[in-house]
Amino acid sequence: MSPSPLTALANLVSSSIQTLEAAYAKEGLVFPSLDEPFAPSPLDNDQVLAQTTRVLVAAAAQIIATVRPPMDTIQDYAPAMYMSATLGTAVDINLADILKNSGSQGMHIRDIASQSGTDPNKTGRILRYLSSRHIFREVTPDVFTNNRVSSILTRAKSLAEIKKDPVGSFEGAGPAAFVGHVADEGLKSAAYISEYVREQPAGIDAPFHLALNEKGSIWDWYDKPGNDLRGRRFNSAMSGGGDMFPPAIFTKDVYWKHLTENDVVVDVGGNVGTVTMLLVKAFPKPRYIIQDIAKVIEDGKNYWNDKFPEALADGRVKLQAANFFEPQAVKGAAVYFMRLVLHDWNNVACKKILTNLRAAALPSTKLVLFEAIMPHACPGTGPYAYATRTGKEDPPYPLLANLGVGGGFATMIDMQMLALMDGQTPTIEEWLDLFPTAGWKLDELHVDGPLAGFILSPA
Ligand SMILES: C[S@@+](CC[C@H](N)C(=O)[O-])C[C@H]1O[C@@H](n2cnc3c(N)ncnc32)[C@H](O)[C@@H]1O
Repeated sequence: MSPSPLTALANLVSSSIQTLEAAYAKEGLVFPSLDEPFAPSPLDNDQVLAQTTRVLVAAAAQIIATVRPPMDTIQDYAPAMYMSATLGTAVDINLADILKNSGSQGMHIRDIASQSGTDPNKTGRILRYLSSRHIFREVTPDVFTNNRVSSILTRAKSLAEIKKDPVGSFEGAGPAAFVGHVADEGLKSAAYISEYVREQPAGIDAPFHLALNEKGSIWDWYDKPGNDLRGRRFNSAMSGGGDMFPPAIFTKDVYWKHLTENDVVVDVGGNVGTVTMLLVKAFPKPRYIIQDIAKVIEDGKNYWNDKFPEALADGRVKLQAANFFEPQAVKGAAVYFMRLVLHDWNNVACKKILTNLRAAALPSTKLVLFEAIMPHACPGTGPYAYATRTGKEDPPYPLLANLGVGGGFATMIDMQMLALMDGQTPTIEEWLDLFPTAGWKLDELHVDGPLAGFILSPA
């Protein structure tokens, strides 16, 4: 007799934990404690263990959804904005940085609040809300410290440097920058999704425009006086988010190995050029041009001067201000590539971006896209059904085909894109419909964990 769904889920939890603990034991390690600050482990980038972890998380979440009274689940999810709001506050008032050296004995809310310039009662309640959800730890009453999760919100700079230069404080601090971005413009825009979806107001591009009473794109908004911190925070979130993808996704030979000294690769909407930096190191032969809007390109120059100045100095890498809604200035590149650019835009805008690249392309040009494919929550169909899997095989019974919250990156980003710019993470069917409308045909599709690599050529 096959086990009940709950027993099957419990078995998945149990066997996944055994796999994880055995893998750590094999390396002479114990599985990291939630109570200790995060420390990098040689197993962090192990893709097989990452999939085991996703299955474990999916099974644990499905057990909770199954056993918890439905109203308790609604009461957990409907006020989920308090999670964003408290996390955002924690970053805004530097709680993880204040607690960085507080050790296992922690720090009293009086002392925390005196360093953050806030009220101890409110600061303590925010910390308790988060500690109750395993972000920070309440060691003794009103005494808190960082745990494995909250510790990744500490910034690369000291508390004194953060206070002196808040605008530059997110550099090298991807997780804090991501929280700041989501809990600020993301949270405000999310509050208007319902109105946007219900009323489809004419002349309004996205919930963001209703929330912030803006007309231009979010990029124009970042460019406005007073939004320096938000713009730079977004760039840090992007490069930090990018760092979370295994570099091997982008440096596969199939995309770049054939390129020579005569070839040009254009990183379109490349932000500061995080992906290009990986590529120059792995494939030094071609020349690379990173394009983005002018202000981001200025940040990009600092980024390269800081991390890899030789590549700018010897001309292997150029940074160029460019608008992808205007004709592409670099004609006939060997490769135009974009990572997580099209998901910012609706179909009409995507078609325009792709059409501009098509107009600049030679017959030999390739277009490489690194984007997520939205997996259905049920098994896919058709020749590309495999592309929507989160692992090499369909998830085990009785998990959702997209692993639910275990594979929740795609659905989370999709909602963030809807809220901020009416963008979307298309399903495989939607991607395949889009390409021919702009004169591109799909040659190859490589699915690597959270992102897929599309190789296209002129149709
Ligand atoms: C989601 S980010 C992706 C950045 C980069 N590809 C990466 O993966 O790190 C989208 C980028 O598009 C840029 N962008 C937005 N509008 C643009 C435009 N009209 N022309 C060129 N770049 C633009 C933004 O500044 C931002 O850096």
